[in-house]
Amino acid sequence: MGHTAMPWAVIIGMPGAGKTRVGREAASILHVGFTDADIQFEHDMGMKIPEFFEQYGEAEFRRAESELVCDLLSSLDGELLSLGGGAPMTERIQQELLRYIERGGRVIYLQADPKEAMERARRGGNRPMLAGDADERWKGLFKQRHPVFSALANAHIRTHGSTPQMAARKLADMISEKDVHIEGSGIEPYEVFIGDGAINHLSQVLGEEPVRVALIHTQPVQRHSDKARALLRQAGYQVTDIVIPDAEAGKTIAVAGGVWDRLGDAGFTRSDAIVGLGGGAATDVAGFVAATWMRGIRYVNCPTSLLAMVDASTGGKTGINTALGKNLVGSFYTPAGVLADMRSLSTLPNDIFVEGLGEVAKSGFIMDEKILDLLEDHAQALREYNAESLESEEFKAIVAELIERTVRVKAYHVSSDLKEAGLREFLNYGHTLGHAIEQLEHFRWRHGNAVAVGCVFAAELSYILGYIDRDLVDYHRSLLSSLGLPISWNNGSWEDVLALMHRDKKARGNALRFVILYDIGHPVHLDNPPVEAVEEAFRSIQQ
Ligand SMILES: NC(=O)c1ccc[n+]([C@@H]2O[C@H](COP(=O)([O-])OP(=O)(O)OC[C@H]3O[C@@H](n4cnc5c(N)ncnc54)[C@H](O)[C@@H]3O)[C@@H](O)[C@H]2O)c1
Ligand SMILES: O=C(O)C(=O)C[C@@H](O)[C@H](O)[C@H](O)COP(=O)(O)O
Repeated sequence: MGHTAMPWAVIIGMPGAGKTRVGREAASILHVGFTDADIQFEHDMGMKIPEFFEQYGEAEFRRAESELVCDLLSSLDGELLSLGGGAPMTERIQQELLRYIERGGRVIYLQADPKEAMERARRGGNRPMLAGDADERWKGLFKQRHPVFSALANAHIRTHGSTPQMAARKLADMISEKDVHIEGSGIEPYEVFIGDGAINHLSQVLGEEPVRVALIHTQPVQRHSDKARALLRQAGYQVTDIVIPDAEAGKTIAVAGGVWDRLGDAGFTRSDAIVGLGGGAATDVAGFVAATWMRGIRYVNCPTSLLAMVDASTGGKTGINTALGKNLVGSFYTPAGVLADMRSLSTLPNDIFVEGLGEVAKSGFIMDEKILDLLEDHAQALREYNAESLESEEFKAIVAELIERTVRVKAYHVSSDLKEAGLREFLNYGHTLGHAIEQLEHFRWRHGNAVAVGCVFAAELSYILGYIDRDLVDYHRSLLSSLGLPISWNNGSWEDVLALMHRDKKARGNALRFVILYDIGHPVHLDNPPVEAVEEAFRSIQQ
């Protein structure tokens, strides 16, 4: 299929929002071209817009503007395009913008502080739509246009209190981020935004209905929760800050109960919302509380660890542990959006980054061989990850691609099987033994590390039962260890492991159920295998 030209992003907004100034500056940060539809119009017509209005009237202006905008939408390639303030109110342009979004385009609604925008619009002068009392006209137009712009744009950006340079940086971040769309039966569609500054989508994703927002996070991510709190307050929400115990210590019924009490004290209603920010443990608890408070309120996940970005924050599995096992209580309850702000990875310790690679590799084994190639090609840089690593644009692009691809693997499985009736179980590759290891290690072993050993175990089981050859088992071991992940475990008895595997959520009655491989990208279900084969596979990871 040939390449179809389309602008990289289209900027819409009220008069004075800064579409031209901020848009041009963002284009220069991104090293791409910039076209302002109003300037282009004046150039093509050989006259200023007020003059055109005077000679031909508004209806003719809108008709000619539609022609031009439709033409720009199909001819500009990779550039930024900003539209005149009223252009998105024209039906034909709306249709074209929707088609552009369907083709993967991004329409960004640039929202400035109304006072600042009015002041700029007044200073800019000579705008036919603001003739007379400019401020009153601006307010009137805002009332009509804001709901239309909000619904039409698939990305919103608030520039309140930002300099044009800061606003341009935000805009450039938003334009260059990746976006995975998730939809399916029983799922209210949502987006996973991945990139620097993805957290700036918070108010867009939460929407205008919530009055109160509970920001649930752990202490080690304080710096990132401070940023989120500031954004929430700026957008006008009443914020309740809730710090929960870190990591698995937070995934308990006692902690969930404490959060329910806080929500009750603060008067949280069904239309209020939760933001879960942190590693996978924090987003699991936040989702669980959101699913259960008043039988379900809106929530947005802001994952800050690699593992939470690639896996835990998306797909709607929420849960807590019990004394008997991992994630034994929970629900399937999807978030309203996921904001994977890659800037938050800058504070992530090396061992927690590496742990996340366990889930990335798992996704490669079950579906996307390109993930395995990327891991293989960049194993050393990934294994040696540190705070400075993301300063390299090349390395950052690799991590972003790994996150996007892994989220796409997750999206594929959850979109047609939200409640894990079959297909979704493939995401559990490596988890049957992995969860048992975590439990027997009293959660001193990190989840991704346990999953890495679990993947080797599942590969061994696949080999023992004749599904794959030895080379693929060896490949599991060599790839995972090249990333700094563990490939063996020898700290528990077979009897204890077997008992815990029977409590795995895939088990049915007295029968064990595993996910094994037929080949790379071809996982299969394995029901009730001979227990000797399972034990043999277990023995092989003890060495
Ligand atoms: N719901 C799902 O679909 C799903 C999928 C995979 C994993 N999980 C769950 O996720 C959890 C594992 O997630 P995890 O690996 O993120 O562990 P985690 O949540 O325990 O986080 C690991 C540690 O890193 C810290 N941290 C997180 N982000 C940081 C940052 N940017 N800077 C500094 N410190 C940071 C955390 O506070 C914690 O101390 C497990 O409980 C697992 O069961 C859930
Ligand atoms: O989303 C899923 O489905 C998964 O199985 C993803 C797993 O990587 C994840 O660790 C999940 O939390 C495991 O769920 P569980 O149901 O086995 O507890």
